[in-house]
This record gives sequence, structure tokens and C-alpha cells, in this order.
Amino acid sequence: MSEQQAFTLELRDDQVAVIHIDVPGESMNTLKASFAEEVAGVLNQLEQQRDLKGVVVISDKPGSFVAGADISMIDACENAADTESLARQGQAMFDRIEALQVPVVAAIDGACLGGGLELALACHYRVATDSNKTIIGLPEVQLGLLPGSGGTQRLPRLIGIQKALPLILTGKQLRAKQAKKLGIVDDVVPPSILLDAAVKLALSSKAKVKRVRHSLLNKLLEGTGVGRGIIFSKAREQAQAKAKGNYPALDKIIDTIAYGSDKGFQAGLEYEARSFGELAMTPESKQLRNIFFATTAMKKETGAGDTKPRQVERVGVLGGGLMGGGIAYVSAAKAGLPARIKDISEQGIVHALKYSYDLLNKKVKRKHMPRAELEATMLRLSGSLDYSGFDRVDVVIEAVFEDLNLKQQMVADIEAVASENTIFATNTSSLPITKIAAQAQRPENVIGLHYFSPVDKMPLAEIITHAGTSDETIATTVALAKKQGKTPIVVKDGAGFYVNRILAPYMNESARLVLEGEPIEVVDSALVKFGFPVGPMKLMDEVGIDVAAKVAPIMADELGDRFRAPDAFGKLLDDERKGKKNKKGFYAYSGKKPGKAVDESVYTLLGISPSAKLGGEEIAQRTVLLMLNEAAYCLDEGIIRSARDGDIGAIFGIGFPPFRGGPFRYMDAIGVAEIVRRLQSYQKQHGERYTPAPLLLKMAENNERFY
Ligand SMILES: C[C@H](O)CC(=O)SCCNC(=O)CCNC(=O)[C@H](O)C(C)(C)COP(=O)(O)OP(=O)(O)OC[C@H]1O[C@@H](n2cnc3c(N)ncnc32)[C@H](O)[C@@H]1OP(=O)(O)O
Repeated sequence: MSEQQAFTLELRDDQVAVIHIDVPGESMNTLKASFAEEVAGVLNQLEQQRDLKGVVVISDKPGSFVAGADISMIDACENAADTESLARQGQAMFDRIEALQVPVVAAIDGACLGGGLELALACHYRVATDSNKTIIGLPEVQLGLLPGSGGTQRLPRLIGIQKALPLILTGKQLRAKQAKKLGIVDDVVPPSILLDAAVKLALSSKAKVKRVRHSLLNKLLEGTGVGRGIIFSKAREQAQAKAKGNYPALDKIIDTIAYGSDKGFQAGLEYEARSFGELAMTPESKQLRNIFFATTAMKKETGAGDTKPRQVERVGVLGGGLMGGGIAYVSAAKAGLPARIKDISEQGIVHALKYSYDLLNKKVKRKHMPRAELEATMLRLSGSLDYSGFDRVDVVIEAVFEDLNLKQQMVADIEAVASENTIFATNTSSLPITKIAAQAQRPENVIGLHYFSPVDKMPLAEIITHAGTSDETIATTVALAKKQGKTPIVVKDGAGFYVNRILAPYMNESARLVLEGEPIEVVDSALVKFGFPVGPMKLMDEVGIDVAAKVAPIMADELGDRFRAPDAFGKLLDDERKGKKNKKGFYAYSGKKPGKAVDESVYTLLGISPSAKLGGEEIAQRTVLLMLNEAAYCLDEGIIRSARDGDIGAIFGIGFPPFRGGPFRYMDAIGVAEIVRRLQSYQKQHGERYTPAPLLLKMAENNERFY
């Protein structure tokens, strides 16, 4: 065996051949075009082997079966023909595996994604381990692609079109047990017996690909052209409703599966490879791949250069409200750390504990988690009305209400009871970290750790440094946030930090458009069409109109008049209109579909007669340009460290359309000079808030890009 090979063959005494995959020098196995020759060599050997009884395909890297085709290799292709040929190469290799005359079993431990699952689907059987690292799926759609090496054809044939479609359209990753339930894997075993179980299956099975067995209803639906027509047209409708035409991969996926199910497997493969080539060249796929590269790079960063994080063994949480409950949950459930919650009332502690219990119990009910794990996680949570136990915590995360004196008092309390290394991380969303640290005896331990609500779902954490925060504090907080499942960006202290700062002018402008008479739902749908998950007025209801009203003047005082909110909050709040939380906002929260229709009475309250005058494009431009401009200010002022952090922060924190790559990638795509031109044109029409940021002017003049 040559040590340099990624694919090697072992012939066992029991006449089972094992294909070992181990890409040299890499932590994950991925499939590269350069492996073609060695795989062909392995297959040649197998095809000539006499008395062979079975084949097992297994990875020698624990925790990584195959994480798909190498995305950098796809990214390096210059035209659709090159990418198409990569897909064809994979197809041909997998066809040869499927055609072997003996049972072929994929033994899966770790990530089995994209091309990795396509390889496994070409095998006749699949055994997966019950390890937490085992994840199975076709995530190509998240890269703006479709499975290009047989996945669109083999998965529907294995489990049925109706089950395969949502998996391929969402890129959902399954645990082994879920995959077994859906019929994707045949058996689930502990990692220690994976190879034995796979060999046993190979020796006791027949070399044939299992196809879906239809119930009568399924036969009518999936087995007839008319039935399939119904399935596909429904899928198209749903995809369109969700993606608003912004994600070309969705339609292509449906077309490809439909084509293959009508014209046959081989024709389906041809269509698949062609579509893969075309999609890889779309700007949407390019941007989504950029996000993959950015987040992968961020996983390795400490946030403080070479400084190593300190070990965190225990966490303290101050405040058992919605945020505190969520923070305790991600600490105990995701990071696996004991979390001690302090609140001023027992009710607060009970609330926080129940918050975790409810989330965990939902997983248990859906059979995504064994009850024992729920119990073990709950044991890591404890509560107290005083600071008992806080002498042993390494990081305290404060989530009490937004009151500077209170927060300063908490810094002092923690300094009195905890060790001198204990970090005080505040989850404030509006108070300057510098002020919270102002009276601290150990300001180097004070840092901002801003989560987004709901904490268990939102992927971003802003880590905010003040001038005196130590590198060790930064690195330790970054490491903790990652353990809690977050993608952290390190930002500098300043009103609104980064995410809320770029959000504010965009929200203000949306409100201004409504006050000018644009109907609320027209403004919202323009921005949903642009690619945001919810429109700004709906978002205002979600965040709380009272919260927005409180933050707006703080931002304007700190950052200047371009942050001045339109004068409508007073009337809204006098009318007790706080948004979703008190069921009274821009939308109506009573009736059959709460939150779906606009509460028309808000127009009377604000003295407006709504009538749509501007197109969706104009609405999107007027609001989004202000967000882009503010993002440029943040980069220039060092609030964010890089355009990349600004892009990831906006995508993960606000839902800036991922297919546009984030504010900076979007500006690059349009051209900074054109952005400046548009801003200046609005500046003339609508006022100084559109004055281009100095950085943009400079870049436009020098014809520069962010990337
Ligand atoms: C033809 C086919 O249909 C087309 C395809 O298969 S397209 C590819 C589909 N696959 C994917 O999208 C999976 C992408 N990968 C992931 O989601 C995650 O890396 C993972 C869940 C596998 C592992 O996550 P995690 O444990 O946090 O490790 P992570 O740091 O991300 O990755 C470890 C290394 O593997 C690399 N890697 C993982 N999957 C990769 C891929 N598909 N291509 C290239 N590199 C990959 C990462 O870049 C990183 O490399 P580095 O250490 O040299 O920087």
C-alpha cells in the first residue's frame, strides 16, 4: 500500500475487499478529481478479483466518512463545462461501484455529505454509526448547487420522490437513526463494531440495489406521470413561495428529479451533470460558496491572534429571562458545561430551567434525543438567588435588563465573589461596554457577548471589546461562543455595535416609507423579495416597537442625525402598540392567522392613507443602501475587523440575503462607484442621511473593491 493514496484496497481472508478512504494530510475526506486514477485502479482490481464475496467502503479517519466533493475544486472551475465534467467523473465512478457483482456496503462514521452520500448511495447497502459526528445528507443546495453525482437520481429511487425532494431541497442533515427511519441506511451500530457489521452485511446479502416499495397511494402518485406532475408542481409552488425566485438551484433540483423520473436513470444523470455545471457558474452559488469558505476560516480563529483561550469549566448566568434562559441552554446543551443561573426571584430560575427542559423535551418527543441525555443536560443546570457557587465559575454572562447602574453593580459583585480570572461578559444590546467596565477593578476581564433572540436558534454572537479588554478574555469568550454553537465576530465597542447599527437606518427608512404612504405589506414584501427572511415592519413587531423606540434616540445621540428615527413612535406607544409581545403592532395578532395581515387601524392612528406608489425595487434600494452605507462606516471606524466579518455578521445576525454574499460582497458585485452614485442621487432627493460614507467615496475614486 502506498502511503500517499487516498483510496487503498485491502483483501481480507474472508474474501471481503475493503476500500479504505483516507485523504492524506487533511482532517476531512473530500473527493477530488485527482483521485480518479487511483479509484479506477482499485475498481479494476476489484472487477478482476475472483471469488470475491463482498466489498466494504470505509473511511480510516474517525468522524469523517466523506464530506462531499472538494468545494475549492468546484470553485476553481472556470466554466460550466469543467464543472459538468467533474460531476460526470463522479457519476462514472459511482456507476462502476454500483455495477459490482458482489454486495457493496458503505460503512459510515462521521460526515457523509454531498458526494460522500452519493458514493454511499451507489453502494448496495449502508451501515452508519450512532456517533454524534455521523451526519448524512445532500447539502449541495446550501451552496447553490444540486447533487451532481447521482444523488438526484438515486435518493428518490431509494426512498421515494416525496421523501427525497424535501431532503434535497433543504439540504437537511440527518442523524443515523433518522436516516434509517427514512430508509437511507440499513443499520445503525456503535462505532466499535462498524467494520464487523458492514462485513457481516456484505457476506449475508445479495448484490442488488434496493428500490423503494410503494404503497397503493404512493404507486398512484409516484408511479404515474400524472401523479408525479402533482408532486412536482406542488414542490415548485412551495419553493417559489419560499425563495421568491432568488435561488435557481431549487427549480433545477425539481426539474432534474422530474426529468429522471420521466425519462429514466441514465437520462436523469445527464440532466443532473449539465444542471450542476450551470448552477456552479451562477453568482448565487459563488456567493454561497464564499460563505462556506468564510465560516470555515472563522472556525479556526481565536479572535486574538496567537493568544490561547483559557479553559472554561463552568459558566454563570445572571438573569433567568428569555435571553438568560437561552444562554443557560446553549451552555449546558451545546457546550456541555455546568451553568449556574442567578436571578432575584425563584420564578426567574424556574423559568430558565423550564426553558431548557421544554427545548430538550421537544427533541426527546421527536426521538432526536434519548431521555437520558435530557436528564444529563438538566443536571448541568442549577439555580440560586445569591452568588453561591459563583466562586467557581470561569465566565459569567449577564442578561439582566438594560440598566447601566445595575450592570456596573453586577461587575462589582462578581469581582467580589469570583476568582480574579473570571470573565464578566455582558449581553447588553445597547449599553457601551466601556461604561459597563468603567468602575471595574479588573476591566481586562470585561467584554460584551451579544446573542440574538432566540438564543438557541440564531447562529451569530457579537463579541465586543472595549479598549482595556485583554486578549486572553477575547480568546476565551470566542472559544466559549463557538462551543455554544455560535459563529462569533469580534467587534469594537460603539452604539449598536455592528448588527444593530446597520439595521437601524434600514428600519428607520422602512418606517419613513410607510409614513410616506407605502402600504406596510408592500414594504415588507419588497424586502422579502430582496431576500430577507422577514420584512422590516414585521421585524419591528417581533423586536418590539417599544424597544426600537428606546434604542433609536441613543443611536442618534451617539452617531448623529442620520440615525434620527421618524417621529411616529410616540403615537404608537401612546396607543400601547408594542408589537407581537402585546399582540398589537403593525400587524393584527388576533383571528385565524395571527401576524399575517396588517392591522389597518395603524394607518388611522398615524394619519396615513396607504397607497403603493413606489415599486419593490425602489423600496429595497432606498432601505438597503442605508444599511450598506452604514456597514462601510463600521469597517472604516474599525467596528468590524474585516469586510468578511461584516458579511457574516449581517447574514447570520439579520438574515441579509445569503445569495448576495453580505453587504460588502453585494457592494462589490454592484461596484462601489455605482453604490456611491445611487446614494448621491438619493441624497439629492431625500436628504443628508444618504451622504456616502467617506470610505465609499475614497474607494469609488480609486476604483477599489472590498475583496
Ligand atoms: C458532486 C457533489 O454533489 C458536490 C458536492 O459534494 S458539494 C459539497 C457538499 N458537502 C458540503 O457542503 C459539506 C461541507 N462541509 C461541512 O459542512 C463541514 O465542513 C462538516 C460538517 C463536514 C465538518 O464541520 P467541522 O467538523 O466543523 O469541520 P470544518 O472545520 O468545517 O472542516 C474541516 C476541514 O474540512 C474541510 N472541508 C469539509 N468539507 C469540505 C468540502 N466539501 N470541500 C472542501 N473542504 C471541506 C474544511 O475546509 C476544513 O479544512 P481545513 O481544516 O483545511 O480548513
